[in-house]
Amino acid sequence: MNSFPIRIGTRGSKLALVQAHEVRSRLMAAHGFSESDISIEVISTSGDRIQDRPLSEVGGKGLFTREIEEGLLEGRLHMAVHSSKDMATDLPQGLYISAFLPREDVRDVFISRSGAKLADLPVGAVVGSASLRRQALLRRLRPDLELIIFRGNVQTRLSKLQAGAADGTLLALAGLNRMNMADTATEILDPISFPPAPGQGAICIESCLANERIAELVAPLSDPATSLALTVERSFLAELDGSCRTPIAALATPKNGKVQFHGMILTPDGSQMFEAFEQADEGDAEVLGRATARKLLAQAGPEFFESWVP
Ligand SMILES: NCc1[nH]cc(CCC(=O)O)c1CC(=O)O
Repeated sequence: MNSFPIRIGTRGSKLALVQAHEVRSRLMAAHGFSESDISIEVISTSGDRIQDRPLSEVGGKGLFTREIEEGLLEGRLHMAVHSSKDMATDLPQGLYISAFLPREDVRDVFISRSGAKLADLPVGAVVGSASLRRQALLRRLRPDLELIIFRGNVQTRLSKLQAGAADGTLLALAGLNRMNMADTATEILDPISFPPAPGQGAICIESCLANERIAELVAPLSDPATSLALTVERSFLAELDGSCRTPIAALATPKNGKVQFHGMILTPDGSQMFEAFEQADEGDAEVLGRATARKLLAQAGPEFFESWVP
């Protein structure tokens, strides 16, 4: 049987590679595989190639996964390693998330060239981010700042910052931790006033529903608390029909058989924000996400999304 090596598909950024190597290490530890049993295949995606426009204009999250998912469906890849926050809620037919790894730090960090914290940046300073969520949250905290689009992988964004394209930027602490670059951060942002994207900090493995062998191999890597949190956050996102046009923040925290949830939606300019803090039994994770979404939609009213969709 042509079952080795197991082929893991990943994007080629440094963060993506670190994550794929983490999955390989965990598979080796769980099953006694050697390095040569698992190959890491770098796949270039449309999302990686289009750098100059906001994601919302070019087709959203699916762009970073399309070519990798084709590889899974065609059997060239056995599993794909992703950042959960980059994953759409509806996956192509035949694919599913077979494991969520233990979650890293969920928080965002602010990084400034001068070392000034967000609150201490001079009036009118320039901050680069491509994330609508980060832009909207920033506008609430610092309406005076000038926001510019900062795309590309973590290294690209940090070099743009160093080159003076902006005075500051925002990144996920999880990615910096994984690359041993946490000392780059100027300030860790409070997750109540600056909540993360749904799925932030959680690596996931995507594979074919039909491939039971892969399901068995990845099962020991799955972290129940992370899966629970991600069920809430992703059902919240799905109910909101979240695209990259909608600033959405979500953080679920499992605790003693319950799960606490903070969900938020904003207008891109940050002028309107609706949030809820809810709790449910862990068996009701999916309902919690969906019910919180409907509650916020009801508060926001029917024009909330329509009013600013181009
Ligand atoms: N969109 C890029 C992306 N996808 C996941 C992470 C961080 C790692 C994670 O959330 O697990 C990042 C970079 C960033 O936002 O700083």
